[in-house]
Amino acid sequence: MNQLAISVQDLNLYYGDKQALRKINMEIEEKSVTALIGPSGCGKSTFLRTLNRMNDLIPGVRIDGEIMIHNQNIYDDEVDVEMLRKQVGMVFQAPNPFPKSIYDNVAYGPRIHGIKNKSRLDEIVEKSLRGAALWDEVKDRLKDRATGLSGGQQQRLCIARALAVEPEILLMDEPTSALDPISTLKIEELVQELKKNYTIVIVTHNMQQAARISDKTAFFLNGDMIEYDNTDKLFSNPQNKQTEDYITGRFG
Ligand SMILES: Nc1ncnc2c1ncn2[C@@H]1O[C@H](COP(=O)(O)OP(=O)(O)OP(=O)(O)O)[C@@H](O)[C@H]1O
Repeated sequence: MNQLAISVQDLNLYYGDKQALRKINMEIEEKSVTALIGPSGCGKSTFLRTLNRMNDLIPGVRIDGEIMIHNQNIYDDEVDVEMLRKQVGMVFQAPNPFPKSIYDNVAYGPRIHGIKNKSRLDEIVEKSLRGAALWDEVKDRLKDRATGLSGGQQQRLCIARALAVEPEILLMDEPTSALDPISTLKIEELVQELKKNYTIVIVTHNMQQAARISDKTAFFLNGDMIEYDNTDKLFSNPQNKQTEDYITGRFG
């Protein structure tokens, strides 16, 4: 078994009075892909956002339990949330490049973290774009506006932007739901490539996608994590009736 990247213990989350996650326990290995599946509103995105404290930004959210990353509970008071988000990067559903050049999108994070040297930034931009399988398509137009790229290219640019600050963990919230099938396939191939170096947690509505790209899958329902297992096993031989009903299309 690989080292653990993330260990979640008895995690509860409330939006005001409403409990959205109930006693979640989950261990995620380094350099693996974990898919979060379940019907709309079951808490997948909420859970994903707990892993880099993105829910902190939402008023009225209350969280208890622990999420350990490198032997540190990320909810401890002394945790530097900016550093946490550098370590645990995020890619969103709709590609959201900044209205800046391709180069400046990727250099944005490193610049914020104090890197000013032009040749160092050039190196990071190239490495990140290569890492996101986009370099060959954009190397001759790095000064062009990012918003001129296709949707699939924009999403790979957002992945490059996340890679540029050298995270260990990448969170992806339905990263292909706004993309056409070919762009989707490229991102799926990219995820397979990225897991050699990163731990990836991905929310997907698409069960075939979860089956294709993940090592482990967690099935959520109404704020509970119903089943969490090797992807092959969860899809071929689910232990829970609700998981079975969901993956066979009986609800959701
Ligand atoms: N900012 C918020 N304030 C209050 N309630 C929220 C907020 N965000 C989500 N919720 C509620 O928490 C529950 C879980 O939502 P969440 O978005 O995590 O589900 P999901 O499984 O990701 O759904 P989807 O697949 O539709 O994105 C839902 O009942 C939702 O209405």
